[in-house]
Amino acid sequence: MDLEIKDLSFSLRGKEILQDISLAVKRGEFVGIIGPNGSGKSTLLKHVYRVLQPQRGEIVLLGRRLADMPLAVSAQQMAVVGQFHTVAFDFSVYDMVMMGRIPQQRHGGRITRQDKAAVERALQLVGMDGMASRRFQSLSGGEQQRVVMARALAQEPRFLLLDEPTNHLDIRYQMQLLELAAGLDIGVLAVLHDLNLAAMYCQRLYVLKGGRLTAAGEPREILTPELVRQVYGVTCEVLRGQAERPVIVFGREAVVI
Ligand SMILES: Nc1ncnc2c1ncn2[C@@H]1O[C@H](COP(=O)(O)OP(=O)(O)OP(=O)(O)O)[C@@H](O)[C@H]1O
Repeated sequence: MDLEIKDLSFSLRGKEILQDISLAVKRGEFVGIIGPNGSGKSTLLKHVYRVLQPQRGEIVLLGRRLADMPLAVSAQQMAVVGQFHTVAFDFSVYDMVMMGRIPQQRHGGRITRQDKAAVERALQLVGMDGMASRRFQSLSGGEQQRVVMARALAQEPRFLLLDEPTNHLDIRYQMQLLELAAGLDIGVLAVLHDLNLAAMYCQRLYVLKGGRLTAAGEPREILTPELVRQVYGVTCEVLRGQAERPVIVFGREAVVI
């Protein structure tokens, strides 16, 4: 198992934000977390990338309790692609992606041939190799997002966390990024808003509502009109697409008042 979250609970000022969450990602598996705004998805991921500490429960990454793992070790093993990319200095694209190598560097911070090869490969994978010398801040939102993905890939992590990674991307790059993530031979846990993309790429989904898990399983098993209505308060039809994957179709009258 690459990641196990066991009975995780977290509250802030008396408000329960996560309650008894248990979740697992197997080796090489692409697992999605879906749920409405404010349901606790980012708070859950923040526990995995160690911005927050569990108040109850525990997290095991690659066989080791996260709480016992030095930060330098988890930083080496896990990469994170978040929603917001504020950088204090206007680095070049190449330098931004090279930062992904920092956790792996052992030669007093000296850049090796291996580091350069990892950066070039990652830039190529996200289709940004032609823009390596551009300033990060001069890029469009979608280009920035692809650079941040390249930085995560350059890190050559053993586990990848994605928090709404397709936010700024057009449909081609949304699919390219998810295809890339799904094709990695490592565990990937992704928060996704687009239910159809989640159904297309994730092997399993966990559904959060009000800080609790309301469903978990393969997309074809759990993505039903009843679940979508209960969790999001909208009606839909669920058709079957390629390989029997569910395809969710909304109408304008979908919102349940
Ligand atoms: N620092 C904080 N102080 C108070 N409330 C917080 C804090 N952080 C998160 N919350 C609340 O916890 C709940 C879960 O937030 P979280 O960001 O995890 O939701 P989310 O499912 O990722 O939402 P979204 O889809 O809108 O990104 C929300 O109600 C949010 O307002």
